[in-house]
Amino acid sequence: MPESLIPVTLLTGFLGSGKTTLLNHLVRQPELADALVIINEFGEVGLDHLLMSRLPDDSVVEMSSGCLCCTIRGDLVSTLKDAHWRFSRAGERRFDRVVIETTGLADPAPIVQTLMTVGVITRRYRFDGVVTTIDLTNADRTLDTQPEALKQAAMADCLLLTKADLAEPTAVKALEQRLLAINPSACRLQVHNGVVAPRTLLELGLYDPATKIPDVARWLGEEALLGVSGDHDAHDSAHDQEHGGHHAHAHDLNRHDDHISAFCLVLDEPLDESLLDTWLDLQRSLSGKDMLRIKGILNLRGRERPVVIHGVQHIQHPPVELPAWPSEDRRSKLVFITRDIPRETLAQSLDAFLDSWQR
Ligand SMILES: Nc1nc2c(ncn2[C@@H]2O[C@H](COP(=O)(O)OP(=O)(O)OP(=O)(O)O)[C@@H](O)[C@H]2O)c(=O)[nH]1
Repeated sequence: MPESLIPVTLLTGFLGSGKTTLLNHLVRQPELADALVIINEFGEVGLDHLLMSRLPDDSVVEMSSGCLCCTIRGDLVSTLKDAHWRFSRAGERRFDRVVIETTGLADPAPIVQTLMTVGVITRRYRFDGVVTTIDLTNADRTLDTQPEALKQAAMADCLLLTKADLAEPTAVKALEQRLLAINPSACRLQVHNGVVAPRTLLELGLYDPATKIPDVARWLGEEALLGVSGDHDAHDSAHDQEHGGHHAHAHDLNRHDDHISAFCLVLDEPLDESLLDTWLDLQRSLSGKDMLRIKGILNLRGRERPVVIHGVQHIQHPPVELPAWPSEDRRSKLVFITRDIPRETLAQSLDAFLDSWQR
């Protein structure tokens, strides 16, 4: 069962943004007492005594012969594969979750793709989420000039805003607005010297850790993307009546110049599975590199149960059928985080595609 797989958290954030400081705090917390920590490269701060004392074979692994997102992705696969026997005692695995800290310049996308699609990993692990640290003292400039930093922010499930103690309050406000525009559905909170309750950044995946049942609304970040205003719904319903059915209505919070859009397309009518697959394949092949994340819950024609999809750029995790609909709402919802692809483009393309094939 997916919920019994070992969760893997990806901790990313630009150079010096506070990743190791955060990790030093986290490993002291009971929730991470049995975590396997994989570090791409020791940074400026280095790991403090507590974390170091778990080295070398006690569940902190350093992978420093290259960058995880490019040259040593294969090493990550073998590290996770071997971890089962390497970190076990008397045949019992000794870790219950994994945290991977990337270097500051890493592109999270290929790492997430590896975690979602490589069979030896997906048999035992489940990608839980991307946590990104944002240095409030210089993130504005970093986001302007470093595409990796922008991508780290756009792909995050949770944004941790560090060094607020050193930043101007007005600059903090402005940055929070900017981050809200880049990635409205990620959770966002300020963290002082890495101090954060672990539960806010663990279990960001589909399954609620307490009930073990899927929490689709939280996972999709629906509230942030859909709770805009009643006006949209009125407009969309009228639009639907006029055009008869399945049209993708879209909600968009983004009006900014970061070239990143986050939006949700909602479709009222059950969808033809192969048509939707074809359309998604088409989008991935046309502009996969700019489809930073796709998440969705789908009502597919002929299926009683909802299907959940999750993709990063060109890669899609195999769809998962949920045991039941999470609520009375049976609409399909597709959440996109894109670069230079406005929602209108995808909404119109999907409408046109479905229209032309269903006529
Ligand atoms: N004042 C202040 N300093 C912080 C805070 N968080 C981290 N720092 C400091 O910021 C510096 C960089 O922190 P690191 O944890 O090394 O950042 P990193 O992201 O791991 O850095 P790299 O691995 O080099 O990319 C260190 O000097 C930390 O002590 C904070 O909330 N407030």
